[in-house]
Amino acid sequence: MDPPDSLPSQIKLPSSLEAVRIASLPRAAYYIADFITEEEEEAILHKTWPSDLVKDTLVDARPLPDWLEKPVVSRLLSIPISDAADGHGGGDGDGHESHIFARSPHGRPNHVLINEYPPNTGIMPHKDGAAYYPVVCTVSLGSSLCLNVYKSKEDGALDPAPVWRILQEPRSLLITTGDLYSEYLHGIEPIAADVDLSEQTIANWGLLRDPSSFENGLNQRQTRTSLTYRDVLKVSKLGSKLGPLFKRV
Ligand SMILES: O=C(O)CCC(=O)C(=O)O
Ligand SMILES: [Fe+2]
Repeated sequence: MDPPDSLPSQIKLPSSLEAVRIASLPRAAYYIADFITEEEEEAILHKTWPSDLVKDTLVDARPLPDWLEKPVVSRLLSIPISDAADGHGGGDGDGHESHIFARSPHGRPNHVLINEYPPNTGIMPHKDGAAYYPVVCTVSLGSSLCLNVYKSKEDGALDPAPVWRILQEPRSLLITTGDLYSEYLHGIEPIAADVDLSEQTIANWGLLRDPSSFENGLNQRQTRTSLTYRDVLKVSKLGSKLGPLFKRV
């Protein structure tokens, strides 16, 4: 883990994840608007741009390459779940673990999925499935867009109207866990602009870096790249299973 003094001065991490919990969502989801700096964003995008090889790609090298490990993983693991964390290890069932991956099989994310979303590109509503420890950390780069959360109707069919929308700004970190991960589906609409954005319609409105930039309720999309960090038990078998699950729309 990086020493605390390695944090860039522009970055003010919350004292705990509880301080940035999206209160209107089922437990639990967290949103940190300023998780990486513009320089760090540039550096990561620079790594992904020149090579089509790393687009929409699962990176499961262990250890992760430096540009994916730093600063994201060390920064992520430096944030306790709650302010009550006492460092006595292991947790006591009240969420007092030292960090969000403290109980995962490897104690940290061990692979990263890189997805690129030009305007009009999305991902169909889906659940991420049982191959992963149920914590998903998504760093957004380049542009904002909405992640929609859906529920199944009683007959099992998808209710096409999202129950919630989470707006993800560039350089933000979104963490989803628990019921939100296991009971609901998530997806991104293949549209050119997110509309009707407001405090009433966006679950994490109060945690946004700059809600005023969406005050007309509009987010004209540009290309957004996401890095999705997870801990998967059997890394090597996953690649072949991803195809049908991750069809773009
Ligand atoms: O890019 C995103 O924010 C979501 C991607 C996603 O849902 C997934 O890879 O499972
Ligand atoms: Fe997903």
